[in-house]
Amino acid sequence: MSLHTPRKKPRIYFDEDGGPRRPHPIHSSPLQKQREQLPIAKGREALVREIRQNDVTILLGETGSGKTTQVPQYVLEAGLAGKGMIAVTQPRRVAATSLAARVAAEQGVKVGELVGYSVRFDDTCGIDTKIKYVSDGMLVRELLSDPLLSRYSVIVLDEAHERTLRTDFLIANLKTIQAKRKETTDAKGKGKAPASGINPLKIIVMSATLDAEKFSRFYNNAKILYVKGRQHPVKIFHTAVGQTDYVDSTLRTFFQIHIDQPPGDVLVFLPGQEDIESLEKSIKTYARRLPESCMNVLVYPMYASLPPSLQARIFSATPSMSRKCILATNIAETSITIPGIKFVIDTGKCKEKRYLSRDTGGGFDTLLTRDITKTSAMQRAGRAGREGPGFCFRLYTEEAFNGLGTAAEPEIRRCSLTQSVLELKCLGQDLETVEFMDPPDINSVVAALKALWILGALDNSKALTPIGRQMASFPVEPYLARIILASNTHGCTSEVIDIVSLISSSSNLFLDISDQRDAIADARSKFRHPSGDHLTMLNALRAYQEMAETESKGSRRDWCRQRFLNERTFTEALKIRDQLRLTCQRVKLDWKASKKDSEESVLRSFTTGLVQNSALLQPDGTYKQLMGHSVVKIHPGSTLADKKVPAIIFDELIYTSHIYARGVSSVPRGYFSGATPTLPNGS
Ligand SMILES: Nc1ncnc2c1ncn2[C@@H]1O[C@H](COP(=O)(O)OP(=O)(O)OP(=O)(O)O)[C@@H](O)[C@H]1O
Repeated sequence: MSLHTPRKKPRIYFDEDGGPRRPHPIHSSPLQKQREQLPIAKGREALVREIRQNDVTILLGETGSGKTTQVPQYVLEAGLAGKGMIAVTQPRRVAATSLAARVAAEQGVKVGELVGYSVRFDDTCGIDTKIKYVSDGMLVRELLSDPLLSRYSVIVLDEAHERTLRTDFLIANLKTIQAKRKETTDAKGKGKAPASGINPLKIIVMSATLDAEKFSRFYNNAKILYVKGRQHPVKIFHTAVGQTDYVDSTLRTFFQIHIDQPPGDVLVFLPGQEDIESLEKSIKTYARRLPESCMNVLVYPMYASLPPSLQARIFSATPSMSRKCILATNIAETSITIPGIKFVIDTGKCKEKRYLSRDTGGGFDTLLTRDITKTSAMQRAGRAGREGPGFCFRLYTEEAFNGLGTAAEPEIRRCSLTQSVLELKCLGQDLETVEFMDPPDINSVVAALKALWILGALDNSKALTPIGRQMASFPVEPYLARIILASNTHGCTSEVIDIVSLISSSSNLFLDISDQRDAIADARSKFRHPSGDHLTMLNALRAYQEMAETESKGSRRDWCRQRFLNERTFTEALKIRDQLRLTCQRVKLDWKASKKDSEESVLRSFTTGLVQNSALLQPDGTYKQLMGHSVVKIHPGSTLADKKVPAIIFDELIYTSHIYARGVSSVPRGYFSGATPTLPNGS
């Protein structure tokens, strides 16, 4: 297909939708004035009064009305938090970090002082912090060491409509924590907060798109409040006819905006990384062909596995005579304000994670592209119109919008529950007995119990073992925590922590470019380990650290580029390693334990954690799961691709054209014996 400018492509026509049209002036006044002009500011007094009077408040308000940034400040400024802290949970780390920056600026402080954030492997909060934006996962972790969350007086569950597994976990636990703290208070002070001890807890649930009645019922008919109005109008357009190729339609719509519309940045919602990368290339190619009189186009990708430092680029100011085009997954759908965004293009698609259980031939997460829900469509449109009037171009018809489902199925109904079961066990609870808003599927609960039992975290009577408790201390997935604990027995914790840190980074260390695989194999031959990817990773890290001791920043980058390695993975992994070493110290594990000839010890440690992620070579040359029914292939990007070895262990299975094992090592079959516990007869 020859390339031609999008101008020559047929235009896409959009129907204008109803919706608020009221023009609103853009204010360039200081932050305080902006605060006062937010729709929520008009209701401030009433809001504070209601929060003061109620244990639980459900707050609904349009996107951009000021809930996330203002409510915590109102609570603080009205003294409702007393001596305690205010936690504001966010389903995504990028939201927690960017909101803390904004609210700190509004308070005139630095992040980490009065206002801070805490996300996995990055905690900025200090002794003065009163407002803490925290990822829902981090608050769950805090629960493990402080089961009454005693340092918080107010917990705000923001974007509760997303119904992530962690948010549902918190929704359920906060209800019991609140009741327990009330009991303590009543007992000590007959209804009044005691001078010392734990204060009562206030819960605020917030969203723009929430089934408020359902939340209210769950929290014993909690009060529902509505914030009226939005700051700036967003004009919504739907395509006149349905689109078959959303990537191509996005390309054309972007250039229609770029050529026809005044300055203003564009935020595009796409389902996943592959589409983002292909569109990034096309937009850059077409942009080069535009006349010089056109503005520059700056394209920024935005997806979960992009390192945080690259994600942060989307918040940078757009230079003059340029237009920022952010290509994002639903990671940018809720909570955040990206300065400069005037136009949103919504493809109407997203990827949904769903766990396919071992019993049905899976044992892995699938990521399938599907239509978004009405809730998502509204959140996406809400990313425009935050600093001035905005526009949202939906690449689907109004009829298609009307046919969308209302809200996505909660994660608790579709994701692996292994980590949650472990966390609940640490709190002395069972998933089967906790009162969730939507109970999990019993098969998923059984699968999680089984996985934990195999890892040795639970005993034959489903009780938490000392190993299980230690596993929960590590801020990594249970199987990785198990590998670290096993390394203690094998005396190679130092090596294992290095590898686990690399696996836990947000991006893959090994860049995989399908048409350059020979060149890649050649470039990596110096540190390639015959046993496979885990020890190759370790060799790569050691080589990198040795080189980095003497080389400049530029040379380090070149060194990584020549070897098709992701330098950011190294830098991130080194930070994660520090955290894991600290955790080891806390649970009295010697992280310095190291072996000169560590191959067998490392692989035995990994086998202990990965026994459920293993496959045996079959006579026909395929690999079949040891625990499960699937036939898997070694991923072409692996150092073991095309190799036939008797048995493999792997970090994950991914499903594309086949079921591929990624992060693979070859191990002797004998390593599996004794790696699993045995059930007593009849269990
Ligand atoms: N980083 C920022 N830069 C510029 N303006 C911002 C920023 N963060 C917030 N704002 C302003 O504050 C307004 C309110 O933001 P806030 O996140 O509190 O709204 P919200 O009601 O929680 O929205 P949502 O439901 O979409 O999360 C935004 O519409 C925008 O005008």
